[in-house]
Amino acid sequence: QVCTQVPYRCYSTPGVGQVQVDMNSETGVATVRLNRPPVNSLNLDVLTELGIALEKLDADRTCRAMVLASAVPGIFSAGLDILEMYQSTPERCVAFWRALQDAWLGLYGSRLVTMAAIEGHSPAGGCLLAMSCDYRVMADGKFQIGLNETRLGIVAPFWFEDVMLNTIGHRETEKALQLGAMYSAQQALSIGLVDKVVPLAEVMPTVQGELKNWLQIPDAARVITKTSMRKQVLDRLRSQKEKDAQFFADFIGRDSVQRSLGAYIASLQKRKS
Ligand SMILES: CCCC/C=C/CC(=O)SCCNC(=O)CCNC(=O)[C@H](O)C(C)(C)COP(=O)(O)OP(=O)(O)OC[C@H]1O[C@@H](n2cnc3c(N)ncnc32)[C@H](O)[C@@H]1OP(=O)(O)O
Repeated sequence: QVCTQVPYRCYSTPGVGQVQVDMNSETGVATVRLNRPPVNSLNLDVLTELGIALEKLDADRTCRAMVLASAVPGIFSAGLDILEMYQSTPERCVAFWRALQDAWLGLYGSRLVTMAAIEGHSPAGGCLLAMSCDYRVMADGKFQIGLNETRLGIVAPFWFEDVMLNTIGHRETEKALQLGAMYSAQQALSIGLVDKVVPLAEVMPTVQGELKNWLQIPDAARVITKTSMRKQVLDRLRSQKEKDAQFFADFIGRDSVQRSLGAYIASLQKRKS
């Protein structure tokens, strides 16, 4: 049972929040679990909750590390909620995009050691969240990870691209983004998209073991290094947040993009029948 006794502290009501945060004040490690069945798609509410959770953890001086995981078996996150982008209003699109920008700035710019425990599928926005952590452990088997935007007839924003470039380099990013490639865990490991692949049951223990290494490093030196490595990419979005949000709303509102999204939603539903 999570969050019922000392040393755990919760920032959300267990089993209720769509973003559950368990803070272990003895180890200084927080576990943040996405909890929006069936697939943890990221809508305005979840992104807002995630942004707030990250902000609180960053401000908590007892917290040194954060594990990003899922409370939904078989899924890390299905990425952005497509229904936020399909037949929405420009105002809602802008609000949705701002929530995504803020959650991402909080995660990529976090002073904490951040690790993704990828225990399920992780397409698109799910892949972005995982890539934005300092370290990724993925479950071996049938799960896939990647930025598949082009397959939906949409384009990964420049900051998704920047994060991928920083993770796997130019050539692999160029192929991955144009093809909207989805990788198995082993393929992801071979291009450096994840750092370790282990059986599903070993994902969390492996993350905990790796954290021990990272937490041996003095925080101040590690944070200065992380900030220096990520500043350029963070500043690029910070300097054009409103322009980026407006671009998203305009792009998503195009008839051709709406038609592609409609067809993609239909294909997801057809897969089941
Ligand atoms: C400038 C524009 C830039 C915009 C950037 C966008 C980035 C993004 O994140 S776009 C989102 C891309 N995501 C995907 O393509 C994922 C699509 N989903 C899947 O491939 C599969 O659902 C899965 C592999 C993640 C899981 O498969 P599983 O068999 O377990 O579940 P399903 O039966 O397919 O799905 C259950 C249910 O959930 C709906 N759904 C799935 N993904 C999404 C989503 N991203 N948003 C909203 N809804 C989603 C799916 O349609 C099913 O709904 P119904 O039960 O009502 O049929």
